[in-house]
Amino acid sequence: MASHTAGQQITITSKGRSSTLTLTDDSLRVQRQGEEWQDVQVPYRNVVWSEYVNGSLEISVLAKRGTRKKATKLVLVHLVTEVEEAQTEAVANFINTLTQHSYKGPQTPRRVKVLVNPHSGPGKAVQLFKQKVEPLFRAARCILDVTYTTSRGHATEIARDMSLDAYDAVAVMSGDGLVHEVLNGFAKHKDPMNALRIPIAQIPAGSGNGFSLNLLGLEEGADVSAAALNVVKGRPMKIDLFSFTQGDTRVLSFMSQCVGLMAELDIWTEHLSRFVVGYLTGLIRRRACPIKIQIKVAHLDKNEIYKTFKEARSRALEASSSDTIQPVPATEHSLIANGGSTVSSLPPLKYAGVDHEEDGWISVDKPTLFVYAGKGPYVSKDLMQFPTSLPDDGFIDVIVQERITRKQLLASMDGAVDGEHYWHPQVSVVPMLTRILNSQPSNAGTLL
Ligand SMILES: Nc1ncnc2c1ncn2[C@@H]1O[C@H](COP(=O)(O)OP(=O)(O)OP(=O)(O)O)[C@@H](O)[C@H]1O
Repeated sequence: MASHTAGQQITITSKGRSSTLTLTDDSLRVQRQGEEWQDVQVPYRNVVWSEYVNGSLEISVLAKRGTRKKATKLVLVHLVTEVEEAQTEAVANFINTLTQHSYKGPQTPRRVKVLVNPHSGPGKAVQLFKQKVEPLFRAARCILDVTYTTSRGHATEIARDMSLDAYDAVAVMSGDGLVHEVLNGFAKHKDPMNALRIPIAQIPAGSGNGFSLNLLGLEEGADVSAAALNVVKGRPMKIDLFSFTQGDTRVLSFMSQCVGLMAELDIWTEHLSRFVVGYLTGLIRRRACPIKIQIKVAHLDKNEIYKTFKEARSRALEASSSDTIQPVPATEHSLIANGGSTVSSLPPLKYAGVDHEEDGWISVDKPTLFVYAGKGPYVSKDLMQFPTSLPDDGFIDVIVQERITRKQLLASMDGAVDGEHYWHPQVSVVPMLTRILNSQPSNAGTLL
């Protein structure tokens, strides 16, 4: 039975129970009688789907239960109610307006290739996928193609052979290792540059999940439901990749590369606090790594770098709230003619194999504890190693850590959890171009 429709509010009564739906400036509120979720209010971004068909109104939202810290995980809630004939038009109009707010345009279900690594991190990926992620994808009417990876390299093969027209996104339910595999699979694709244009989103199931933290922040980046919502509604963004060779093998990397102490730290502390234990052990050993490196610094002034970062961040926030989704522009230089059709190839390594100083390149020949290069602020939740890193400025933020005293080393990482170490006088986390000319055989690189 219709009771009233007042602008952005509608009340529907069905089987003696009423539901009132309200559109506020930035959220949808649903108040219902006799239901478990009696009063739900979510930002429009968290409206997964809304639809009115065959006399039934269906809205799926991601809502938070309670306000206590432990109770703030997002939960998928379905709001379903029958609508009587007399209200048909009012409900259809309401849903139309809601869709405009929540999707900023038509609701278009995405075609998603999903890769789930059953063995990533604590081993809960399959369970979480079935309980939280798949229901959300289904609610958003996504067209799914799910593969549970069976071995190391499986995701690389799938990405290498992927049909590029078949998917709008690849969702990687795993840690950073599987994202790395997908990227390197795309690099081996017969049309690599176009393969690399397919958006990749991580759903955090690994131990570090740095990529997800960098995309969505500390809270949402650790929440599988928020990350799944990003697959459903996120906007594609460009991220720089870097590339190097190991022997004859060319590798793409998307987050961080390290030689020396930090590389060992990752091995030692795989299942502990990734950072603290390993760093302290390395600090006691203070072993210099044999490395020959040349760098070309882009910016040195920390205040300037920070200002550039803040400006880029506010531009990105503004763009993300705008109504249009900008397509990722074609990378023209990578396109080559091939028998009448156009395919792409990876661009050649730009700074490979040069071993002399020229055009601003300088050699670092002091004993070096580690070289740590990265894209994106977080390496893991307890280490914001590159706090002013920008996703697509064409540079890698690099720390070349000389062999200073243990006391200085300890001080230089003070505040690294939230990036405060950036301001320490001993620390220079600066954007630069880097070429590692050689290092120990175990982690030899030719170029970043
Ligand atoms: N079925 C499988 N059995 C064994 N290894 C697998 C399987 N599927 C994928 N892998 C491998 O597991 C590796 C590690 O996985 P992943 O990075 O996802 O988790 P993690 O190491 O726990 O997370 P993080 O990298 O965030 O710390 C991947 O590089 C991949 O090659």
